[in-house]
Amino acid sequence: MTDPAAPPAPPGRADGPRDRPSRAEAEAAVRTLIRWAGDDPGREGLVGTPDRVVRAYEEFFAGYDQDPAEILQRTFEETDGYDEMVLLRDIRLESHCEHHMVPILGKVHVAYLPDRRVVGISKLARVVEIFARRLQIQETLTAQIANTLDEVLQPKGVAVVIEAAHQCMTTRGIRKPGVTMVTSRMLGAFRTNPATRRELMALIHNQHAGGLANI
Ligand SMILES: Nc1nc2c(ncn2[C@@H]2O[C@H](COP(=O)(O)OP(=O)(O)OP(=O)(O)O)[C@@H](O)[C@H]2O)c(=O)[nH]1
Ligand SMILES: [Zn+2]
Repeated sequence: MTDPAAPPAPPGRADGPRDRPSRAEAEAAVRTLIRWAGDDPGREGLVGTPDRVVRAYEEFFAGYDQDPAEILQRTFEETDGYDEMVLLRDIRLESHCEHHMVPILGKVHVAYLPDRRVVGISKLARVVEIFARRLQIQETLTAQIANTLDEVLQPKGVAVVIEAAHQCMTTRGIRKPGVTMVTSRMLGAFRTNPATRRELMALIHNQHAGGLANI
């Protein structure tokens, strides 16, 4: 039961901000932005736009309503001694920057060193998706994915590497197309063992395996 006197939950929590406006208020805000841009929200081509934008926002920001820790609850015991790195490479990243609310597009690489328990690989991509579907900066996104995997799976190590282009830098402002930002968070053996970290980087950048992408 929610305490009505409690302060609003901080953004980024699974239960999301509690003072969320109504759908009608969100649509009115879009109409205001259309007028701000210099157009008429009443003209035929724009009449349905506030509804479309709000539905698009429901997709872009669906991550506020989802709990990444819950996604990782189902794990499997690996009984034959697999104790090498598991790497999920080239997970498509679609997020939005918290400063300009425009797309951040790129790739996420997630690796962990299992400690007897393994997790379904789709769950790694689901955790990426939940944090990406919130307003983000890349550093926070990288850390949140790594910290969640570390806390819930308690593996011997976790690594998250993100390479992404920020449309706030490519389509506006300084306008530098082609620039990408690279961030990483290394925990456990990935942080303490340089050989493990080198192996990860070699696997991420192994071009031969990249040819499998269309299988
Ligand atoms: N560190 C970091 N910076 C980001 C990220 N996404 C966007 N930014 C930057 O956030 C900064 C916001 O700077 P401000 O000066 O407040 O905003 P602005 O006036 O629109 O700045 P310009 O983008 O330089 O035009 C910009 O430098 C962006 O490039 C991110 O994921 N991480
Ligand atoms: Zn931005």
